[in-house]
Amino acid sequence: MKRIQVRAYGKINLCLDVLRRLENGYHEVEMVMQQILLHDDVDVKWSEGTRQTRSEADDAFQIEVSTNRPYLPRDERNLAYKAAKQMYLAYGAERQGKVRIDIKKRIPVAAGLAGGSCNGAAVLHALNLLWGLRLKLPELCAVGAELGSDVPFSLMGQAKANPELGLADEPMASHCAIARGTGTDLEPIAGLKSHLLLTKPPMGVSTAEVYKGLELDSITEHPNIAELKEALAGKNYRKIQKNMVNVLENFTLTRYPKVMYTKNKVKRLLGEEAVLMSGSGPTIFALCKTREEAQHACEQLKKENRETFWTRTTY
Ligand SMILES: C[C@](O)(CO)[C@H](O)COP(=O)(O)OP(=O)(O)OC[C@H]1O[C@@H](n2ccc(N)nc2=O)[C@H](O)[C@@H]1O
Ligand SMILES: Nc1ncnc2c1ncn2[C@@H]1O[C@H](COP(=O)(O)OP(=O)(O)OP(=O)(O)O)[C@@H](O)[C@H]1O
Repeated sequence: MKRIQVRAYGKINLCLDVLRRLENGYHEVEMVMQQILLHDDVDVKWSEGTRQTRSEADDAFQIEVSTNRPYLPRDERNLAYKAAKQMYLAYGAERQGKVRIDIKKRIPVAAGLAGGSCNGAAVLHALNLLWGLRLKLPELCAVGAELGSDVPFSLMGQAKANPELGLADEPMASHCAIARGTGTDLEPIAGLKSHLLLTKPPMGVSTAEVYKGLELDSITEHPNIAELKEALAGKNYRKIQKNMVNVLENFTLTRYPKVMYTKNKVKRLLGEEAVLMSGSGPTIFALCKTREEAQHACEQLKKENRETFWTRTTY
């Protein structure tokens, strides 16, 4: 039996713009994704099986998933399961044996923090290593893009932050990226060094519902991605904050008043500028100047939202 543990980090979107609706129902986006230290632990074991007869071949490759969240599916609906299946189909033909995946979750579920995507990405990295495939990031990202729009970014961030994967020096490995297309065309850029407060109101939000419900014509404020990229490289916090715009707020904050309430509450605690919803929500994050500031706000907000965390970006 071979085994590896991958730290599956979450992400925040420092900005998110939707450019247009595509014919397949997806949306062309332009956004900056930043990896955060809050992570799940994904433990992957591979037990090689013995050669079976042709009639037994259907059962010759098995996947088992467990998590510490009893309400999460453990079958093919789990992104970690899907990732193992996808890797088997792409690169595992003829392999016989069992993939056992144990996930210790800390990242809130359906929160806009790529909690599922990063579990899927971790399994792709793990099997790449356990099967000795030696795939580079672009090849892994091609498999990841089939699983979900946030998976390729999770792969590049994990490559940087899990040096034992042996991919940290690849050009695509990065804690931060501009994502274009449907979110899978990635350009590594200089990231943000900041303490963070994260707070998730007690509901899950469906990404599909948010994109579908967004009225593109009524959006008035857009981020300037080029300016944000420059500001990140120059550590110009004023310009970073100015471009912290997420157009998906137009839907989620109106549809879910509790998310609007939470955003306003965080602003009152930590100031107007550096507060934003991540992804399709409902998690609200704020940049904090110090760890103490993030910790203090966390204590206050935990009374209202149980899933409140202080953390920082990875860098
Ligand atoms: C909101 C973000 O998390 C920001 O990083 C991503 O854009 C969404 O990433 P994700 O949850 O991995 O998304 P997927 O699992 O690929 O898609 C979920 C659903 O979101 C919608 N979707 C997603 C990405 C995209 N560019 N346009 C879309 O319209 C589609 O309806 C899709 O069925
Ligand atoms: N391993 C997993 N961890 C968390 N959720 C999972 C997992 N596998 C499947 N899911 C399902 O995926 C759905 C979305 O959860 P997830 O945590 O990925 O959302 P999210 O943080 O909004 O992700 P994103 O930011 O990529 O849109 C949930 O309904 C959950 O049941």
